[in-house]
Amino acid sequence: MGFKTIRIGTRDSILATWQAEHVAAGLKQHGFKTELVFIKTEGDQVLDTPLPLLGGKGVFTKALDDALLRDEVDIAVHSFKDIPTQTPEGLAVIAILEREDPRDVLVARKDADFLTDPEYTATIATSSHRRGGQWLGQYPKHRLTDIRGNVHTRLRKLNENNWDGAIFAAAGLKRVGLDGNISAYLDWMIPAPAQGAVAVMARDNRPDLNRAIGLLHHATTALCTRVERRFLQVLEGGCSAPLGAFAEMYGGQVQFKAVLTSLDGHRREEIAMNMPVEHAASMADRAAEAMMERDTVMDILAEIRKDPE
Ligand SMILES: NCc1[nH]cc(CCC(=O)O)c1CC(=O)O
Repeated sequence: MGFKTIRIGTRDSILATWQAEHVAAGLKQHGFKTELVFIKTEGDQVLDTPLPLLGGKGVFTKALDDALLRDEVDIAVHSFKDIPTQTPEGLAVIAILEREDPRDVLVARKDADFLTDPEYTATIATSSHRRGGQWLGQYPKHRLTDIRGNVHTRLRKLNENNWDGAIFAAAGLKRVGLDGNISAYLDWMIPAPAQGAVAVMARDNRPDLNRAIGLLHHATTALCTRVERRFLQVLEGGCSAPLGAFAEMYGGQVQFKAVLTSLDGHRREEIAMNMPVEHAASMADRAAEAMMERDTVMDILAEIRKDPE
């Protein structure tokens, strides 16, 4: 197809590198040559600030967006959940790869008995408002503490500090072979929109690339993550909102569920909706509108906007 080497932009964390190499391996199977170009983002460089305070949107993607726009790379590989719902001018998501396990998991430093002891005040490390809000809803006596950094850094910090556990994405641990650390799968916790999926971005004027990269596209993952991200966008969540959204395909139906909590976990609003796959396009809007009809939802959203900390 007359391609030169496809330059793949990626962050340099072990997880990001795994994801970029995964894309490279897929392209190689179709006869393409690739090279990885490592780029540091604000999210990698500033490690002492909780993510929600780093300006939130795009901290892991902006430097890669700029590299695409300057034509220093042909594509950029991201965890889809790190990509803001508003795509920058001139760029497009051109493929979404098959989703890995979407669940959140607990890595406990000691044995995880404390989960069943209602009197024990555990300290759980997470900087995610979504994880924190849902966790405190389930375990109101626990305390949260901030933790930042890539998967390896966070596991190290958990071991160095006197915390009881930390919450991770199963997908991140599985991809880098660290899933042996998992103490519990949090089936009750609703994941971040697009958690576990990898997305490829490119400039939007590269139809040649669209065809090549499109070979890696996974239609069901794309459909489900579109519903989740649209829901996030309508609720104007941004990546730091205490909002979970998850869709899966089951027997021709899209099964969707979402949750919004207050930061302290005291208030929690859930929605669940099933629709035939033909109607998936309108599903997120309907679910979001139904949520916004509830006073509690509007109260929680107002509180978050006023006080993003
Ligand atoms: N917030 C950073 C981030 N972005 C994507 C993943 C995990 C992989 C994925 O969700 O695809 C992680 C780490 C985590 O949440 O533990």
